[in-house]
This record gives sequence, structure tokens and C-alpha cells, in this order.
Amino acid sequence: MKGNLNDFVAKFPEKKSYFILTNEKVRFVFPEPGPLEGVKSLSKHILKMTGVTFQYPTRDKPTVMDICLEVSRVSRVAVIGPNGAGKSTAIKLLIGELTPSEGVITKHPNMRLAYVAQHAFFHLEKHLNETPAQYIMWRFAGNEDKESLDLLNKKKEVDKEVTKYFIREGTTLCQCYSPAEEKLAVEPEAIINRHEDKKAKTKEYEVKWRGKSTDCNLWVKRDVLLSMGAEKMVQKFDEKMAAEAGLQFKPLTTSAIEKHLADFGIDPEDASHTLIKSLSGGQKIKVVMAACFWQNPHIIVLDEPTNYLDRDSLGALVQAIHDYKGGVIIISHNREFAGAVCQEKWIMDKGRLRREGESVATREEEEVKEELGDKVVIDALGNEIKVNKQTTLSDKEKKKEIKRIQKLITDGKKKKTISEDEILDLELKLEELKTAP
Ligand SMILES: Nc1ncnc2c1ncn2[C@@H]1O[C@H](COP(=O)(O)OP(=O)(O)OP(=O)(O)O)[C@@H](O)[C@H]1O
Repeated sequence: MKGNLNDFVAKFPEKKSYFILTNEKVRFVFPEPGPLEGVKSLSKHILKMTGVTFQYPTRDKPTVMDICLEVSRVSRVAVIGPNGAGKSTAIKLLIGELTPSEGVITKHPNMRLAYVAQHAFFHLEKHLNETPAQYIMWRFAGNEDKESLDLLNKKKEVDKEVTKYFIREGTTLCQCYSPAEEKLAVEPEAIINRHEDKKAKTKEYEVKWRGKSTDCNLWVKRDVLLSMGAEKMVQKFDEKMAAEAGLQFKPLTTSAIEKHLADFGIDPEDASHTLIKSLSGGQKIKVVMAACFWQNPHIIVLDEPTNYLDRDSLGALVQAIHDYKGGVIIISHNREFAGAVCQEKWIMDKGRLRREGESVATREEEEVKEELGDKVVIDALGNEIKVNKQTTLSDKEKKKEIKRIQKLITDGKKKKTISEDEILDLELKLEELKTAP
């Protein structure tokens, strides 16, 4: 139906979503994310927040509190709420720009996420004298997203206690238990490769050690590497591998970039011959969106995408989101737009999140459930594995809980009763316990 959306809404109030139809001169085509290794079902949650609280260092109380949410590749979520409610803060935590003061964020290691920030033009500020094609060429050279790496580098490392390891007889990595062993402790310098240890259902990374030749490289399990304090290195390598997987059939050439930009309404003439500084506000947003989609993301987060887009482009955006084969999270004050594309609403109010509307993801496969108080992970055999919610534990209780979770992981891997996601959840919980003050 063409015409005014409000008329349509008034005419068909029972409809859950509406399309703002475009004159079809403007059309956006979002690229297909392609498969995600190890996750067949599109409705499986691949990004999760559990009990996340965050306080800015300059504030005397938390800005967001106890947030729990999940995202899958079929999610269509609108984040709404008054100014200052904490929407952008919650999203910055979700994408990893901020680190939670409490709680856990779990992300599938091969997932690609794109974020179009509210003030999206900042992406282009340093590239005004380049063409859109040159900007994309620069940003993704070497199969890495320079802006995402920037984000990772800006992320403040929380001081964490690291576990020290030394290499025994040149082949075995062992935890240090004595000052003599600590003197031999090794430090990861770089990750060279990654493979899946199918039996143990975890990833292993080939590590080059600082001050040692490549002959001393060893394959190290993900949880061990994380406990050594190499979280950023692991995340960076995972992102690189995920990016490479998404770009297998997409060369970084002028013609491929022109085609990609055309899918976002930038014609080849503007793509290769117009400087970014000469583009209109609407065109700049399209360039930023196109760039964010270059790596074929599985999840996209759009913070106030409607600014600068005219009505036809908005209609095209609604249609493209509808057709997109990945998950979408939108922060928008534009209720008409948000209502047209999202069935699920995350309502932020004074730092707390409430859900409304129907989640597109069916929960049938969801084996991880949350209960008030304690967290319960259901293993593949339907057994409940209780993970105590983080409360203030005494040192003795903490040690006991660490031992219990370590056993759950070891037994689960051995008996193959828990999935990789659940292992990741437990490992994160372990990390949290080990680093808690
Ligand atoms: N870097 C920061 N340091 C301290 N306080 C901050 C910082 N960034 C945001 N805040 C505060 O956190 C609160 C929530 O801000 P946030 O931007 O998350 O809200 P929002 O719901 O996205 O608002 P809006 O709709 O206006 O974009 C506000 O009171 C804001 O002033």
C-alpha cells in the first residue's frame, strides 16, 4: 500500500507491523550474512547479556542495572525510552565499547556485528577528501575493520588477576605454583592460528610467546588463554577470522565496492568520483551504512538511523530490514519507523530494561534459562546445572564455586552433555569469579 503510514495504521490497527512504502526509486539491499559456524538455527541466541550493570566512573550510581537480553539472527528489536534512560549505554555494552561493572556478555566467537552510531558522520570525518569507494578500501584493507579495531583498542582493560603458566619440556603448558615456576612464566605475544578441538568442543589458538622463537609456539585452549589475560588478543583474532569468513566471496576491488554502494543508493559515479565532503547528509549516512555492512554482519545495531534520511529512503530502509537475513536492533525516537520494523521492544526506563511485544525467536531451542536469583543452565540431557548468581562470596565460597564450575566444564566436555555456548557461559562465569574482588 502506498501513501501515509498513519492512515494505514488507522485503517488496519490490528496489524503488528506496517511498511512505509517507497516510490521504488530508492532501494537498499542488505547483504546476506551467510552461515554461522556451529549454529544452524537462525533463532538461536548468539548475543546475550546477563545481569549487566554499568556505572560511569564519574557518576555516583549505575546508569544501567541488571540488564538481561538475547539477540538472534531473526530478532527485530526496537530500543525505546526517554532521553537519558540509558539506551545508548546499554547498546555500547552490548557491542563491547563499554565493559560491564557487573554481569556477563556472551557473544558467539564467529559472529559479525555492525554498529551504525547515532552521530554516524564521525566515521567519515577524517575521510572528507576521499571518495566513498576509497574510504571503504581503506577501512577494510587486510580483511580487518579498522574502526572496529579502534573500538577494541579504546576499550579500557579492567585490571584482572592473570594466571601464570610456564612451558614444561618444550611441549606442555603448566600452571605456575611456585616462585621458581613463576620465573619461567610465558606471556602470549600473538595468536597465529585457530582451530576447533571438536572432541573438547572448544577452540584452540596457536600462540607465539614473547621473547621465544616460533619453534616454541603451542596450541592453547581458549579458557586457558583468557585466564592468562589475553582476552583482547583472542577477541581481535576471533573478529579477524569472522571477517575473513564473511568476505570469502567479496574482493576489496573498486567494482565490488561500487556494486555494494549501489545497494545502498550510492551510484557508481558518486562512489568513485565524488569526494565525501561534497555528499549530502542523506548520502553520507548511506555510505556509513554501506561500510558497516561490508563484512556481511549477522547482527546490525542502528542508533537513530532515521536522522537525515528522507521519506523514500526510510521506506527503503524498512523494506531492506524486513528482507534482511540477520538480526536487527534499532534505537529510535521515530515510533512510526520503529513500529514498522520491530515486533519486540526493549523499553529502557531509568536504567532498567523491560521487554514488550513478541520476540521473533522461538525459545524452543533455548536451553539456557534464567531464574530470579540463581542462573540455571540446562545441559543437552535436560539436567539442570545451577550457576550461583554473583553475590558477595567469601574467599572460601568463591574457591568452592570455582572448583564446582571447573568440574562442570570438564565433565560436560568429557561426557559431551553441554554445548559450546554453554561452555562459554560457564567459562565467562568462571572468569567473573576469578576476577571478582
Ligand atoms: N561518558 C559518560 N560519562 C558519564 N555519564 C554519561 C556518559 N555517557 C552518558 N552518560 C549519562 O548516562 C545517562 C544515560 O545516557 P544514554 O546516552 O545512555 O541515554 P539514552 O537513553 O541513549 O539517551 P538519548 O535518548 O538522549 O540518546 C545520562 O544521564 C547521561 O548523561
